[in-house]
Amino acid sequence: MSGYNILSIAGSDPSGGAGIQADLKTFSALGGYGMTVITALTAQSTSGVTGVHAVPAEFVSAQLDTLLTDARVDAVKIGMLSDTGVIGAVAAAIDHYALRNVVLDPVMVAKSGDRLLAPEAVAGVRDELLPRADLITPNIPEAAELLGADEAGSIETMGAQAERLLVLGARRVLLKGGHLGGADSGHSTDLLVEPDWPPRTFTAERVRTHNTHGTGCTLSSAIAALLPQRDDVPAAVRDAKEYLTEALRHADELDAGRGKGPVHHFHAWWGAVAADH
Ligand SMILES: Nc1ncnc2c1ncn2[C@@H]1O[C@H](COP(=O)(O)OP(=O)(O)O)[C@@H](O)[C@H]1O
Ligand SMILES: Cc1ncc(COP(=O)(O)OP(=O)(O)O)c(N)n1
Repeated sequence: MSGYNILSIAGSDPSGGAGIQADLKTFSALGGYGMTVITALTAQSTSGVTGVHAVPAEFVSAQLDTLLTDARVDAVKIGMLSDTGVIGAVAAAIDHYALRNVVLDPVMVAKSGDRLLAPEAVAGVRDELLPRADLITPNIPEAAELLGADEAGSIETMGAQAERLLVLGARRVLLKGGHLGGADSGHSTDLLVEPDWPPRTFTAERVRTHNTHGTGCTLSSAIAALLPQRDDVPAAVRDAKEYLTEALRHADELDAGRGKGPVHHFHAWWGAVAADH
C-alpha cells in the first residue's frame, strides 16, 4: 500500500479553475489520490457564475456513506457547501467516520462576486463545521462574515480576527491575506494562528496576474494533500503556498476564458521541488 487518499467535499466548476476540478488537479500534482463528494453544480466560467444547483443533503450523505464505508481517507478538504442541510450532512460524517486532517475552506462568495453559500447558512458553517475542522482557511471577507465584523485592513487586524475565530472554537486558523491592499502590496501574506503558538506569517511575492480564479481552492486542497505527507500543519501550509505561488506564476500561460483565468497546476515543477523536502 502506498500513497494517500484525499477527499474533496465541494462544488463543481465547469471552467476547471475552482471547486472539485481545482482540488483534483492539486491532489494529483502533489502525489495524492483524489476522491470527491459533490455538494453543488455551478454554471460557471472565468467570467462569473450564472447558476447554482445544490445537491440535496440526503444525496450528499449517500455519497459520503457509500465512499467512507469502503475507502480509507487520509485527509479532507471541504469547500462550497450551499446550504444548512448539506452542512449538517458533512458535520455528521466527520463525527461518524472520525475523519482526520480536515481542512475547511469556508467558501461564501466567488471572486466574480457571486454568492456560493446562502447568507442564512453562515451560522451553520461557524457552529457546525468550524469546531470540527483541524484547520480553517478563510479569506478576509469570510473571516469578517463569520465574526459579524468589518473586513480586516491590516496584518494586525487579521491577527486579532484569527484569535477571535479560535475563541469561537476553531482549532487552527490560516487567515489568507490575498484581499489585503496597502503598503505591502508587493507581497501576499497569510497568517497561521493556533493555540499555544505565536502567530506565524507565510509571505510570498505577489504575482502580477489577472488570473487568480481558484487560488483559495488550490491553497486549501494543497494543504489537505500535504498534511498526511508532512504530518505538521505549518510545514504543509508553507509547501502549499509555495505550490500555489508557482501555479500563479504560470497562470498567464493558459487560455481558459475571457474573465479571471485559473492558476496553472504545473506538475513538472512540483516533481523537482518535492524531492527536496
Ligand atoms: N497575486 C497573488 N500573488 C501571490 N499570491 C496570491 C495572489 N493573490 C492571492 N494570493 C494567495 O492566494 C491564496 C488565496 O488568496 P485569497 O485571495 O486571500 O483567498 P480566496 O482565493 O479564497 O479569495 C492566499 O495564500 C493568498 O496569499
Ligand atoms: C464550485 C466553486 N467552489 C469554490 C469557488 C471559490 O473558489 P476560490 O478558490 O475562492 O476562487 P474564486 O472563485 O474566488 O476565484 C468557486 N468559484 N466555485
